Amino acid sequence: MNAPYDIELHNVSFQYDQTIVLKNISLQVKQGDFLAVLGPNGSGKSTLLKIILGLLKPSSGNINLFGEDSRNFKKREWLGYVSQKSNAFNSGFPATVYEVVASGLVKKTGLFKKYPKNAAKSIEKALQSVGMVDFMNQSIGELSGGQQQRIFIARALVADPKCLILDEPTVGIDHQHVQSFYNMLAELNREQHLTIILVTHDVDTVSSRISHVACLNQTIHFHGFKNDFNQLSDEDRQAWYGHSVRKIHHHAKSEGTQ
Ligand SMILES: Nc1ncnc2c1ncn2[C@@H]1O[C@H](COP(=O)(O)OP(=O)(O)OP(=O)(O)O)[C@@H](O)[C@H]1O
Repeated sequence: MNAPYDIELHNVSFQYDQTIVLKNISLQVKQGDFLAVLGPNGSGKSTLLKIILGLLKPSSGNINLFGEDSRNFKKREWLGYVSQKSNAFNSGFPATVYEVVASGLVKKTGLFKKYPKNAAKSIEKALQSVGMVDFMNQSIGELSGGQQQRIFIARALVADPKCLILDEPTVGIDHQHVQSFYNMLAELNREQHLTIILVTHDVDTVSSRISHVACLNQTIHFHGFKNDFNQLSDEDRQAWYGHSVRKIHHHAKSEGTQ
């Protein structure tokens, strides 16, 4: 049976000690959605991702993953995660690209188990998906921030996730490579039907690739189709954030493909 949603949150709240970070969050993500989560610094975006991933437990509320209560959900490898600043390896770090991607197989096989027979093929396929197959034997630390970020996506892909969760993946990527990075994500979403949840501040750049927007600032202020987000008044957006949030412009489609 097909699960109706990949991810479903009902009235989820979360607090660190006395500080309320998330309040009554309800959110659904369908298979194949490409959701951008927007919000000012400290609005709870990373916390929300960690709750979906099961890294933090909600103070109240329910989470369903692929139609199952998250407390009973075993297939954690279905959720691929690239955390903030995962691309901060220095040049001396002693691991090759191949080894870093291979480490993603642990999620599927468990620690200290043998890699599956087709491991080399899976690693190559994952590197192909992110356009990095030629870098297989290079040291991870020699790559640029953007290239490292692609390798971390390959590391998530090698476990065959159904949903990829990315926390500000373009931090540390130089401007000219941000476009091609988002093109790669759009291709994964379109061609491999991978659901993508992306926390980002690059509203304009990412606009032509996403299907949905969620605006978060402790609570969800908007969740819906990108086009409906664009219909909202400037005042509405400003009121939620305390500062202006740009509209998503469609001209981003015609920007370079670098
Ligand atoms: N381990 C922690 N202990 C206590 N408070 C925390 C902890 N981690 C985060 N917070 C607080 O929770 C709130 C939400 O943090 P979170 O990192 O989820 O926000 P964010 O929207 O991802 O921010 P940014 O855009 O800066 O990454 C912030 O006020 C932060 O200070």
